[in-house]
Amino acid sequence: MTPVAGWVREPGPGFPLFLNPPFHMELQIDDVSKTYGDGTEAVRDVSLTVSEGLIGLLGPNGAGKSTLMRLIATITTPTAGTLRWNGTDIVDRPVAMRRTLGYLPQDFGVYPELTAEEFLHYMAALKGVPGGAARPRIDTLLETARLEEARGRRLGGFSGGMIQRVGIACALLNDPDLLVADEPTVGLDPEERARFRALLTDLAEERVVLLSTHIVSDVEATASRLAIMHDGRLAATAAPEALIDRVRDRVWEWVVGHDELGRVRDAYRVTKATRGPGGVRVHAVAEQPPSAEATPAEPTLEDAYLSLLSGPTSPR
Ligand SMILES: Nc1ncnc2c1ncn2[C@@H]1O[C@H](COP(=O)(O)OP(=O)(O)OP(=O)(O)O)[C@@H](O)[C@H]1O
Repeated sequence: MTPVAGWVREPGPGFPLFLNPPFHMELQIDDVSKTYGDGTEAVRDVSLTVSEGLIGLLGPNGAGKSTLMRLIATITTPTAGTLRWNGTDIVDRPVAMRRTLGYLPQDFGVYPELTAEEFLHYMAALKGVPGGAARPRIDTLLETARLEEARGRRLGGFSGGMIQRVGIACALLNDPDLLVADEPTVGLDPEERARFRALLTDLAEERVVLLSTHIVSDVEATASRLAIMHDGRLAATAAPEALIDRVRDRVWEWVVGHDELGRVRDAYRVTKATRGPGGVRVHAVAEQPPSAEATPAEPTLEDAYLSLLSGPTSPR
């Protein structure tokens, strides 16, 4: 399901032949806001177009990521703005989105008494996947999610990472064009996190994947594009490299005394502090060299992200 822009034109004698219908996958979010009944403005005036690859929705807790994902998944409606899937308004016609959506919610739960295989069959039945098609599909998905060996075990004994992989298999039952995963790496150990990232990267070769997280390392090597959310708004949308370029020449490293670290953290946007025998090596973003000993350092996505969240660069 590689996106193809527009018509494919076959040259030939006589009239040109148009072979393929227009085919694309595009989620278009225009000026969307969501205010909850209690007055909380969770999403404010967000515009974003998502059309290919793995898109990382990065933001701190409470930034509005889950709300935006619930809007996309059509389980809540916006108070303003429009969301369209391939041109169809998904608020007016949610079925168009639901048919082609795979959604792994933050609070994905399973029935602990069922085995992985039984659970997927149960969910396939709920999703209306015909019985004959369900078996081979579930076999493939157990393999995709690397759960073949655990297929006959009860979910109650699964690790957090395995449960999340069951969640992804479940979200893929209808072979979605858009896969939305809301903070799926929360609570996973580093190995499971890396495994999960690799799975999502593979899946993004054939469909659009939208992954929300508050952890920069989840998306720095996997996402082709990042949307940074803060306080309900989109603070930036860009490729990770472009975001890093924004802080180039504003990242410094220098060594401070152990007792100075608190003051330095208050004054500068410190993204890394490594303790050593001679003091603490500080890595920070600042408009000007923070000290005579400071040397320019290679910027990271973490630098760019924290810089975006905390406004103008220091001294603060
Ligand atoms: N149903 C609700 N009613 C009222 N306020 C809500 C509701 N759901 C979320 N909120 C509030 O909306 C804001 C955004 O929450 P949301 O869950 O969308 O953010 P998030 O970026 O996903 O954060 P988290 O990772 O903590 O879930 C927060 O202030 C949250 O408390």
